[in-house]
Amino acid sequence: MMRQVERIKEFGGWLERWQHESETCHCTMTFSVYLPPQAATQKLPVVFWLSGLTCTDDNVRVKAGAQRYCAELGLILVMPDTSPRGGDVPDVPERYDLGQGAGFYVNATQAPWSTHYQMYDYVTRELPALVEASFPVIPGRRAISGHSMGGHGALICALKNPGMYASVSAFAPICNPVVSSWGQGCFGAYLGDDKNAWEAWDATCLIKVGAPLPSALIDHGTADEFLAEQLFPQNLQAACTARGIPLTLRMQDGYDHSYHFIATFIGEHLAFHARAMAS
Ligand SMILES: N[C@@H](CCC(=O)N[C@@H](CSC=O)C(=O)NCC(=O)O)C(=O)O
Repeated sequence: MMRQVERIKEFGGWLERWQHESETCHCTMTFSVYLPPQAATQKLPVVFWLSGLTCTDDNVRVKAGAQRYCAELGLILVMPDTSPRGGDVPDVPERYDLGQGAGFYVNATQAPWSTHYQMYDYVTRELPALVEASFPVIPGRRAISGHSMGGHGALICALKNPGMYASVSAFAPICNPVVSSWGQGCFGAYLGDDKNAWEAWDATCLIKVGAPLPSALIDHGTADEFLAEQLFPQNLQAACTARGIPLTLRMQDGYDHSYHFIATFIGEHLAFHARAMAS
């Protein structure tokens, strides 16, 4: 059963926030959805947005400026939280990059995380089914995008589910988490010490073993403070080149890691998805 907890009119459509008891994460989950004006009279394609470390569903909806473009393009935008939440959910309050706010879009296998931290199944199974049952979406017409940890999430969701998404895009994704300290910290905790098991959750590793990539657009900022230490776009590019997989990876001059960067290019990403889902 879903509960609507907020409804705000924006660009002729509605920005809504919903809560539900998640069978996958075993806690109350919150997500936001933007329904453009066209949703009042017709079914529409849907874009799933996965946010980064420290975010809730709120960051993208107040900072990215996506809703104006969704209203123009006739796209529904779904914005889940980045982790399970609540008093019963394990957390490391002194860490921003582990625990609540840092679900990393994997299915944890290790105690104490595995009961609730099933974000991959949540965003690829439970949430899409809920969205298709509850909102005027065209069944199966979906795309996925995200930022940083959420860019990694968008890439692995697309790579691990051939045919599920018409297109994937990402802003400053963590392209090779097994070699980044953010990825290593979360994968070690959630997935355990066997690094071979981590590779099933890493976009670059998945490309190397032949996972198919749908139409893909990636932007990184050249002034991103996390570029060298955490993101490794060159590894993803090299893996795609070795496999002959087309990838549009743009290095945007002077942009940082923030939502200012995302707001600058979100219109191009949404138009890219609208085109992919129209064909
Ligand atoms: N040093 C920061 C780190 C957190 C941060 O930069 N989070 C980014 C995503 S980074 C990768 O997933 C973010 O989106 N933050 C929220 C925002 O609204 O900008 C810290 O101290 O928190």
